[in-house]
Amino acid sequence: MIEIQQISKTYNGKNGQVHAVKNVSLTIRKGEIFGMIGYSGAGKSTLLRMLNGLETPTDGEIVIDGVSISKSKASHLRKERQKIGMIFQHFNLLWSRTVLENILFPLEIAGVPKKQRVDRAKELVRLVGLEGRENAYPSELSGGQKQRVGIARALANEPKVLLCDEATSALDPETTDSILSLLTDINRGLGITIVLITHEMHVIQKICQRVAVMENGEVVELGAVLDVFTNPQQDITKKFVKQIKGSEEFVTELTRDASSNGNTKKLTFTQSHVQQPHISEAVKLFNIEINILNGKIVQTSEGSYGTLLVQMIGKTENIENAVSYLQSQQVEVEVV
Ligand SMILES: Nc1ncnc2c1ncn2[C@@H]1O[C@H](COP(=O)(O)OP(=O)(O)OP(=O)(O)O)[C@@H](O)[C@H]1O
Repeated sequence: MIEIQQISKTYNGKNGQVHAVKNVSLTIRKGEIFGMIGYSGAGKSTLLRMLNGLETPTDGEIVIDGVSISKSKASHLRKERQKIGMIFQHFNLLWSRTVLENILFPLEIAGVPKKQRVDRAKELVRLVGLEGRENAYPSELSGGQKQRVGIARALANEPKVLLCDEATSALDPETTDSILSLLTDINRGLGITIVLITHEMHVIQKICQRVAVMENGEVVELGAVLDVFTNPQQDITKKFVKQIKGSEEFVTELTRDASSNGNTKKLTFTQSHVQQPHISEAVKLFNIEINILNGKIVQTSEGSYGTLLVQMIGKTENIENAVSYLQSQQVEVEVV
């Protein structure tokens, strides 16, 4: 669906050249929700802006649905851009226009006849859950409602791709969740491919199927969200995963206390295994006791995974058998 082929972008800044994006190659699949995460300055916005032709790459090519965005002529690009909607952290609404008028705007630009565009705008108001607020001005709306207008406006011309630039970064956690749910509904219901950039791992965790981690203009890690969460490779990825899993220091402290009694183990569960009662089975089968010292189960759009720090008490042989049993059930067991 989206082919990013050896894309680079270099700016001529005041203090010399800035290599904002360096030789990035990625394929984003049709219908997926793809996340790009990185700290400020990693090059996420530049990459996203190249996807809809707002920036031209210094090198490389971007092909969306078989059409080269990076090499299209201006007139052609304008048409292609209608297939790509975009939403922003600060909404970018027209403040002198009402909700309905904001949504009508891209339809006016696309030359859609009046009756048709009003019908379409009303349908979009319903889709994003803003019925009754059609005549409100942006200044009268909450942050979440403003982003709903942004989403409706971005969907007006029935795009195939929706780009989200830190779309929930200005919102509180509850509103963030409701906007992320709306994006998931749109992805599933309308089959729109979503590409989002963020510096918040819970956004990736909540709705993305795959993630690219960016650092210094490069993609340093790429994979299915569940794989990246359970087995992060790069230091930066480990830091992002920690945002979700909580403080390792706390676990370390608990481990130190517990390990004086021996037999402290870290159990890592992935996907469906989390739901199954492996621990109580191990207790029953091998006549041991298991104390849970610490743990966290995380839900992702692809399934759940989690880690439990446990202390196993019982005869050494029984503990060894219980460990083998857990391993045979695809639970990773690490001695700490
Ligand atoms: N128009 C520009 N001119 C010069 N340098 C730029 C320009 N736009 C971005 N940069 C630089 O390119 C690098 C990447 O910026 P970019 O905005 O893409 O990062 P980001 O990961 O999106 O971070 P943020 O979330 O802070 O925007 C930064 O060093 C930035 O200063």
